[in-house]
Amino acid sequence: MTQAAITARDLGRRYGRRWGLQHCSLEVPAGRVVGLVGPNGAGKSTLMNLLVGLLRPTTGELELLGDRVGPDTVLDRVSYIDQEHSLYRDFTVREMLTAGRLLNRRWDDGIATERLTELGIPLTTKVGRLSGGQRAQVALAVALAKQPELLILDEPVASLDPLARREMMSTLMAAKAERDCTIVLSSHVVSELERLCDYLVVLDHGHVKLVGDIDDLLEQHRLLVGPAATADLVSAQQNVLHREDLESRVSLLVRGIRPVGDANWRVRRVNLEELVMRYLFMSAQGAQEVAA
Ligand SMILES: Nc1ncnc2c1ncn2[C@@H]1O[C@H](COP(=O)(O)OP(=O)(O)OP(=O)(O)O)[C@@H](O)[C@H]1O
Repeated sequence: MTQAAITARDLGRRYGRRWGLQHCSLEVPAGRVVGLVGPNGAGKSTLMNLLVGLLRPTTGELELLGDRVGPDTVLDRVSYIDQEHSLYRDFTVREMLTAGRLLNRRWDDGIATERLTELGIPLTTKVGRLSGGQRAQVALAVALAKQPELLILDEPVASLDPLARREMMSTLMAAKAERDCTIVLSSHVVSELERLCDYLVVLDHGHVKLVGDIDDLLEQHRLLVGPAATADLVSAQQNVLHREDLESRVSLLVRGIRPVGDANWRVRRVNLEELVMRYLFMSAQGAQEVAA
C-alpha cells in the first residue's frame, strides 16, 4: 500500500451560515491508524460524515483510496461505525450478520463469527439485549467482515465503561495486526488514542490545527522551561508556538529546537497529550484575539 488513503483539498462543509469544517487539506498515507482529536464542535463528525459520503462537501475535493468520493464510488471498501454503533436492536446478532452478507460484496462471515465466538457473544441474542460493550464489539465485527481497506470509527468507546473501552481498543489493535487497512478513529481523549494511533489530526473550530506522523510530531517539538526573567531572550532565538507563564517560570513550546545557551533552561520532550493541549490552547487564544 503506497497510495494515500485520504486526500482532502480545501474541503469544507457549511450548515446554513455556519461552517462545520473549513479549508481542510490533508493527506493520510494508507496503512496508518489515525487519531482524529478535537473538543466538542471541532468538526470531527463532519469530517467523518464527508469521508463516508453521508454529507456532501460545500467546497473542495476528497479522494479515498485513490478514488474521488461520490455516490457508490468506493464505499464497499470503507466501513464506518458511528457513535450509535449502527445496529438494528430488534435483530439477533446472527440476523445482523445475514444483513451484512446480503448488503456487502466483500463480506466474509468467518471474520465476524470467529471474533464474536472468541468474545463469547451469542449469535442468537437480540442486539438490544446486549451490553453496550458487546454491542460495540458486534458493530466492529460487522465492520471488519466487510474487509474494509479503510475503517472509520466515530468515538467508538465514548459510551463504554473503562473495561469495555480497553477490550474494544484491544480488539481494534488485534484487527489492525491481522489486516493492512487504514483506520481513522475520533476521540476527545488523547490518552485513549496514544497506544493505538501512529498518525494524528487535530481539529478545532472546524479547522485542521495539526497533522502528521505522531513520532515525527513528537520529535519536532520540545518544551523549554526556565526563568521568566530570561524568557524573552530565549524566545527570540527559537520558533516559539506557545508560551505558558507559571509564576516565576515560563514554559515554551517550540518547533525545531535550536541550541539554548543558558544553563538555567531545561529542554524536554513533549508527550502527545501535552502537544495536543498546547495546540488547542493556541487555537483558543487565536480565536479570542480574533474576537477581541
Ligand atoms: N446538522 C447540523 N446542523 C447545523 N450545525 C451543525 C450540524 N452538524 C454539526 N453542526 C455544527 O458544526 C460544527 C462541527 O460539529 P461536529 O459535530 O462535526 O463536531 P464534533 O467535533 O464531532 O463534535 P462532538 O465531539 O461534540 O461530537 C459545530 O459547530 C456544530 O454545531
